[in-house]
Amino acid sequence: MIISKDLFLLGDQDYLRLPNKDSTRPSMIRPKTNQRYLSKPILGRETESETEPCRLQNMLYSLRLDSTAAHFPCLIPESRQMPVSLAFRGLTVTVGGRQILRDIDGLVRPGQVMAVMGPSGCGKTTLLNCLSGRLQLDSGEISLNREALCKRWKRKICYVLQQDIFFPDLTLRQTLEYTARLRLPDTMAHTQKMQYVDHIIDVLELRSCQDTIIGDYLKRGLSGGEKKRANIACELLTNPSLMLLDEPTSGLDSHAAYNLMTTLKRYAMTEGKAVVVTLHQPSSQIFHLCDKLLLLCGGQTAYQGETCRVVDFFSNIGLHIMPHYNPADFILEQVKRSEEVQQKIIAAAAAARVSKEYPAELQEFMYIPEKLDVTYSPHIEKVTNPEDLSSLDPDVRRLWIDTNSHASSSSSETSDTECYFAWPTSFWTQFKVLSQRNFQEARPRMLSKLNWVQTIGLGMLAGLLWFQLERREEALHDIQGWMFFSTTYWMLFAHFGALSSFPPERDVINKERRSGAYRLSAYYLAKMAGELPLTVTLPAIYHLISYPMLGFHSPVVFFTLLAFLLLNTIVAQSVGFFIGAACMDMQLSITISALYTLSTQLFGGYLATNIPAWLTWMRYLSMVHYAYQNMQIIEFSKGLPIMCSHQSKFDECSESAVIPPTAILEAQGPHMPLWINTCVLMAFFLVFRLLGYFVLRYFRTPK
Ligand SMILES: Nc1ncnc2c1ncn2[C@@H]1O[C@H](COP(=O)(O)OP(=O)(O)OP(=O)(O)O)[C@@H](O)[C@H]1O
Repeated sequence: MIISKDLFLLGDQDYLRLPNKDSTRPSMIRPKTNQRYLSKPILGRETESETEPCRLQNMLYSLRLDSTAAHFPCLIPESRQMPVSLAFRGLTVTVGGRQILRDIDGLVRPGQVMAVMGPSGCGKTTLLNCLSGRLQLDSGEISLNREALCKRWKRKICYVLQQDIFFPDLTLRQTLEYTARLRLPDTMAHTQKMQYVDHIIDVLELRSCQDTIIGDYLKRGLSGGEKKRANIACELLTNPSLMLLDEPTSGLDSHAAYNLMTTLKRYAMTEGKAVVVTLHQPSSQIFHLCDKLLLLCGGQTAYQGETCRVVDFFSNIGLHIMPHYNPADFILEQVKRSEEVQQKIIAAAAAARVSKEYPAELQEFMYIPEKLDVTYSPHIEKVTNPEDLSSLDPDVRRLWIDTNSHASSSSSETSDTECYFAWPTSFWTQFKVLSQRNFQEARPRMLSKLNWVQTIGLGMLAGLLWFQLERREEALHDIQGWMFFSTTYWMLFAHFGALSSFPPERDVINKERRSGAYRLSAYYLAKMAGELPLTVTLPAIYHLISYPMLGFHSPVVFFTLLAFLLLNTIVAQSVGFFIGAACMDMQLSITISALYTLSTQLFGGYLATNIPAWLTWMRYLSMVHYAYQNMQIIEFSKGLPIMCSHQSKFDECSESAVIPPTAILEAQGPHMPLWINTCVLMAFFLVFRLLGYFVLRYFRTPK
């Protein structure tokens, strides 16, 4: 019955070509180096006996996949990962005081795809979170090639989340190139990395949209299906050994979903990857692409084993499928039936665990002490000198690098209790790539057309309002007004810009940090460096327009005023970044920012000069206060003097025709010399930047 159903489902002449007579598996147009992934399991025994229907089904699907194998060449050898067997046993997890998973087992070998299915809320995503190491287990064991899941292994796992998290302004190609440069090892040349990007673009059939921006709800970019494939492409770039995908087909039409799953299946087979996907309601074609099935029911196992045997499993407990019915729909309907039926299925699944056919790896769960399967690569221990590597088989060379990178990182502070890992790239590479990416990503946002119009318009307006002010006491308040307005405007602009841009960026950073792509310190420094030219461009343009209109005195005054305007802007950005990083709630961060920036203005020295004595300390918290004071010191001491009026309010005017700069400052209350103000501004910058870093490092660690 299963055979005829499969033939019915396939319905394509290609499938009906007969397989190679003397092969138990079909003859595949597979790269030679990968042949062993399928022909010889790396670890463990093939304990599950293949039934005749399963074997025929596998052959038919393999043939279907082989018809497109020509599009799927071998990966660049230097980046190849070792094949991995994933086994988990007795996983029990409690979240928020509720037991979500109870005693879950599973086994996926290299080249296999496991589907995790079950009704909504049964714990599929929770299971993937456990397998990726993001969720603490109450009990149970997870092993990869019989080693316990540790930080080093987590590096070889990719987890494709349901949400597609990207920088919306980068094109797909830019996104992939940056990912490759960040996550592929420094040992690979740049051209190889780009070759690899091309390869992945072809694998996921994304060439036609490679120059389209990712987009978001405001800007049209990639379609939903393309975004989904882009998400997978980014993860494939790291060439993981194990792929976990949470509902990769949701939101796709049936054709796109099938294409995607075919691609994954082909990838798993040709590259020897283990793939685990959660699926909601797959078509029968997609269902049969999966080698393994884990069916969950209320957090418990309803079936675990080969996909092609699930119908027999249900038949054996008296639940029979109708002819030509989609088995995926059938099994989902069964696990949603009455409590009694559910218990019957769970009991049958529990009974299967003690049967002879149950995989030995799951019956006796033992970790092996070695870090690598040395039988896989017998030459591995013979190599002691990195220069000898060139003479080796690419697979052996990669494994040597792999072993040694683990060994060399053994003194790393990032060590786990049992295993160690090294960053894929050096600090310098991370800094360089992240600075470029930050610049490219932030440029459309920070230097948008609207921001240019706003800056030029405001510069002109301020220039016209305070046009060619006379250097007389009557115009003193206006000159100060221009300075105060300029410092506060750019403070608000930079502060709220940083505040609003960080939360969406945080999602991308968290995703990348979770996968161990780079050091937080490299990201943090790169963010400062990459955004610096963008942060200072608009205030500089504003100053260039408005200050000469006000009255240009000397280049020294012009550039010194600009320097303090920019310093104040960068400080404000640091404060905005710190608040954005510290507050998860946008409303809260806006409220705190509004309170801080408005009080900064009130105590800046222009709006209120007679501050009550018990509140005077507040002015020392105002960054504007220091920048505004410095601008006055420069403008009034280095620029043309300010002439006294006939009825001057300054006592000094009884003896002099010009107002001394110190008298102007003293009229506004206590003041400090230029160098102290500058040091305080620098201290503001450093303190808030460091605080931002510590918040991200210790309080906003991605789970
Ligand atoms: N942090 C949490 N606190 C409390 N309950 C949680 C938490 N996370 C998940 N759950 C609960 O755990 C159960 C399983 O959630 P999970 O997201 O794993 O289900 P799922 O099978 O992936 O669902 P869907 O198919 O709808 O995505 C749900 O009932 C959910 O409400």
